[in-house]
Amino acid sequence: MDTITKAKKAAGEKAAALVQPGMLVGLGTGSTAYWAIEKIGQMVKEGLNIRAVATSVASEQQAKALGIPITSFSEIQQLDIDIDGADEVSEDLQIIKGGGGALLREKIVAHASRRKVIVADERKYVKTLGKFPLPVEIIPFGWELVFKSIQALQGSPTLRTREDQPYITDNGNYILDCKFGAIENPEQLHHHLKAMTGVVETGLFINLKPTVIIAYENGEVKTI
Ligand SMILES: O=C(CO)[C@H](O)[C@H](O)COP(=O)(O)O
Repeated sequence: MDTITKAKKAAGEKAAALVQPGMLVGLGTGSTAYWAIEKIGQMVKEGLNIRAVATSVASEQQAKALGIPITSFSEIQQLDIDIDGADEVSEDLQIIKGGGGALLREKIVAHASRRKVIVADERKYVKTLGKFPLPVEIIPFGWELVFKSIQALQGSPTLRTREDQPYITDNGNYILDCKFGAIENPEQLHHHLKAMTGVVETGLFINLKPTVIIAYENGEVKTI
C-alpha cells in the first residue's frame, strides 16, 4: 500500500472510531470514506448495532456487502454522525466536494447530520479553496445555458465526461467542473451559482462546522 493510501486508511479508521452503538450514520463517498466504511463494516461484524444512510450507490453497495444495515429518510429524520471525504478543505474549514460526483447526496446527508466528520489526506488541506475545479451538479436539459452563465462568471467550466459521454450522477444529472481560481468568498460564489436556473447543487460545503481528520504521509493523524 502506498503512503497516500495508508494516510487515507488512517483518516477513515480514526473517524470510524467515533461511531457509537445505536448511532444513525452517514456514509460518504470516495477512496477515503471507503476506509471508514470498511472499518464500520468490521465493527458491525463484531456486534456494533447501527443503521446507515449512504451518499452514493457505490457506497451503499459497499455497505450492504459488509452487512451494514441501511436505512433511509423515509424512516429517520436525522443522523448522529456523517463521515465523508473532501477534495479540498481550507484553513477556515470551508470545503470543496464532488470529485467523485456524489455532491448532492453528500450535502443532503451532511445537513441531516448532527456531527459532520471530514476525512482527508494532507494534500487536500489548503490555505484557500480553488485549485481543485469546483464541481457543480446541473440539470441535463439546457445545460449549455448554465455552462455559458458560468463562463460569464469566469468559472471556466468543463462538462465532466466518462467514456466520451456526459458523466451522469446517481440523480441523473450532469456535472460541470469549474476553474474559478482562488475562491476568496466561497459563500458568495455558492449563492451566485445556486441562483442559476438549472443548477441543482454546488460542491461548496459552507459553514458546516465539521470535525476534520487529516492524515499525513509520515503516519501522523491530526484532528482539527
Ligand atoms: O466528494 C466526494 C465524492 O463526491 C469525495 O468525498 C471526494 O471526491 C474525495 O474523494 P477521495 O477521498 O477519493 O479523494
